[in-house]
Amino acid sequence: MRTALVIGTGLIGTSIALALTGRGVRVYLADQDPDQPRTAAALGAGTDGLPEGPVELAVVAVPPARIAATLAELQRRGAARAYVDVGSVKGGPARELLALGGDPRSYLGTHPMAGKERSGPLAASADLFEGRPWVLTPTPRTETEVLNLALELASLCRAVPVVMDADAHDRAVALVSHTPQLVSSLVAARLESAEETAVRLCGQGIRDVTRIAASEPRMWLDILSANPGPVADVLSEVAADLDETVRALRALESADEAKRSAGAAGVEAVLRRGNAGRERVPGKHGAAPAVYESVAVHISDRPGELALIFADAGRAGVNIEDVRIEHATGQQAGLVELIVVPEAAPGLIAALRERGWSIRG
Ligand SMILES: NC(=O)c1ccc[n+]([C@@H]2O[C@H](COP(=O)([O-])OP(=O)(O)OC[C@H]3O[C@@H](n4cnc5c(N)ncnc54)[C@H](O)[C@@H]3O)[C@@H](O)[C@H]2O)c1
Ligand SMILES: O=C(O)C(=O)C[C@]1(C(=O)O)C=C[C@@H](O)C=C1
Repeated sequence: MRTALVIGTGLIGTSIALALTGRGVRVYLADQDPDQPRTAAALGAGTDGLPEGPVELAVVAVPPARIAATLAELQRRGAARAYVDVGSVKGGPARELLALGGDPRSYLGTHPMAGKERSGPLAASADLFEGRPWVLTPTPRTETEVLNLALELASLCRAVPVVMDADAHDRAVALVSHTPQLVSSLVAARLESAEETAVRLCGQGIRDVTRIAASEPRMWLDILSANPGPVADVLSEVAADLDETVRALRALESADEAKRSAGAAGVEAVLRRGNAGRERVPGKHGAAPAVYESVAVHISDRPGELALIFADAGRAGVNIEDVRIEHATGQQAGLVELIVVPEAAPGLIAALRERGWSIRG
């Protein structure tokens, strides 16, 4: 990739621009607030202002409610060969873009799973995405070149591409990002009118749990407004657990020995379930499992070919951890290596063969 345009030069846009500029890409910076790209340019993220002609990749890093309109406008102007956004919610903005008459072939919805509780270009860093998952949500209409540019973007930012269906992504982030944000805010909100004598005692535990409660409310209202159903589903499960935990604690106050021991069992159960859940949180992506398997599929150089493979892998219920693409120069064919956990490989091979793909080896 030689040229890129970043629209929305806040925390995420500027971090992407810094990474791309650092790897030799010529990056142009734009934002509705002229101070932001000026600051980003001063940090070394690229050139403040629009390019004269189309760039290879336009990266839209504006709040979720503004994504579809910004993309549609860029596409209408022919600003780039390919367009991606990096918003925290994927299903709604993609549907909105279609409703606005946008072109689904040159667009790919993406989401880097890294961020901070701070906003704006001054919080940005070039290494923000290193080793972190970067979700790509291609559809059968996504052109191969567009997908390749998005893969190159993730790779230039040293992130690990993960291919998912947009709505499945939204359900997943409701669990691992959006509900945790609300729970952190709810815990921190208890401190708002707490006695100073209590607040003075804050230790590392509450600091860990409430770091993200410092996040920008307008941005999060935007994110939650774009994914309310899945977040409400997870939060109502948390609410049921909370009710049960309150009951267990009340039982612990009882004079009755049997009730106290039932209460202790209830409290212990929730703490143990917490241990089990916490154990499943990976370190930086790629730390576990240590070994992956590669499934190599022959592809022809037709538009949408890669997206079709990803869709077929998705239908087989297989999570693609990484992708490598080899294109033989001058040939109309190539090889795509899908990197998956070892248990998933046999099922993936069978499902792809059934759908007519040719597998190497
Ligand atoms: N903050 C995170 O942790 C995080 C992580 C991954 C993805 N995201 C997503 O990245 C996107 C940007 O988030 P951020 O944290 O960088 O926010 P930010 O507030 O730091 O930056 C957003 C920028 O977009 C600009 N903007 C708003 N509307 C615009 C428009 N219509 N046209 C041009 N510029 C516009 C704002 O002026 C601001 O500079 C959001 O979609 C968010 O969901 C955020
Ligand atoms: O680390 C943080 O501060 C974040 O909140 C980052 C985080 C997350 O939940 O992990 C927040 C929202 C984004 O869409 C992606 C990443």
